[in-house]
Amino acid sequence: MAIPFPPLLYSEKPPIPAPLAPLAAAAPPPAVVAPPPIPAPLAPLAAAAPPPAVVAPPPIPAPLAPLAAAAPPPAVVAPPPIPAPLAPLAAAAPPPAVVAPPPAVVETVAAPSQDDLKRIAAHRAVELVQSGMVLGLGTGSTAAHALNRIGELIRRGTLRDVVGIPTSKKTEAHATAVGIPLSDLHAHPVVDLSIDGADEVDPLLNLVKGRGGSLLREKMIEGASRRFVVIVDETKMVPRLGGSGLAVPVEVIPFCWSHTLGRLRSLFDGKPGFDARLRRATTAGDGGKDEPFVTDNGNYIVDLYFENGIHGDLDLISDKILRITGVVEHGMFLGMASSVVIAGKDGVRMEDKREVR
Ligand SMILES: O=C[C@H](O)[C@H](O)[C@H](O)COP(=O)(O)O
Repeated sequence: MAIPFPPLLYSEKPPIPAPLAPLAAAAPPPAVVAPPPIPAPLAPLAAAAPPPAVVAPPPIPAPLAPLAAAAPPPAVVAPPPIPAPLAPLAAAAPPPAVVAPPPAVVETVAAPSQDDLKRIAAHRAVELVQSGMVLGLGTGSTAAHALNRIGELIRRGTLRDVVGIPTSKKTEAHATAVGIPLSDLHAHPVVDLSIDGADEVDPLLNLVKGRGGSLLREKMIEGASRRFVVIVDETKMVPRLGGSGLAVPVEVIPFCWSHTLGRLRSLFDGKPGFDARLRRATTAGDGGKDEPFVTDNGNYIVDLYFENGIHGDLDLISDKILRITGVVEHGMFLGMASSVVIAGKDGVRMEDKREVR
């Protein structure tokens, strides 16, 4: 059932309820925990990021400065480093002390915009984050709200010892900017919780993802997650995948891409309204040239379009696409989502995966 948000709505710092006030007064000031040592594969990133051994929190970018100024001065607690051989064990261990985040209540939203709804869904999902967790950090405009909220809770000291695994270079930069310590699947092969947006969600919680081009890393990290929570505004709900008429992306290697495109096209030959096109993008510099869109992995994207969605057995169609040599991955995420948080004009609700797909 949907939980209506107006007129209750949100306050960035909800008042501490009276029974908790003495506790709050006695509680130590929020601590900021230095991020864990960055594993070797991330060393190049570490060079760009704030030095991990430094006990002070990472520098707050200009747009976040007012937030940081409002936050209490952080006390600094450096956790004992986890010896390398124990890192996988640490990943599997239950999360340490849990500090419940404050209620995810935001500002008053009289007539919520689509972006308000994305933020409301994101904040609801971040309520599931607990200290000590390994997090999969999604990509896109909805996931960006989750990153901001996680960063805010870390700065307040409400969340401690979390590490995030970013699903794109953009998310890596964003997470660094808001102070989320980063890791990867080498150091943390099991992810406790991933939170990410989606382009489409069908009634069985199958997804289309990758209209931002990040499907491959998203599928790797979200597929390694104990729990994968999808956050959407209600416009993303469709009766069947491909039903929005927008792209169902397929990542392909650049070598002979038009041959791969032709083979993808032949899979859906004769389907009325079907089309397949190489995704193109206008480059920022150099007079804005129109070129193939290149993913974080150096690949291209072929977008598939279906007039009335994808009909047939999705698992079978997925297999057929993946069997084409030259295809790296596609953007249908079948049976992967544990839950979807849907924010709409009437409120926010969470749906859990049903066992039968
Ligand atoms: O590649 C992009 C990702 O799959 C995004 O999660 C997806 O496109 C949804 O993005 P947004 O939240 O911006 O609609």
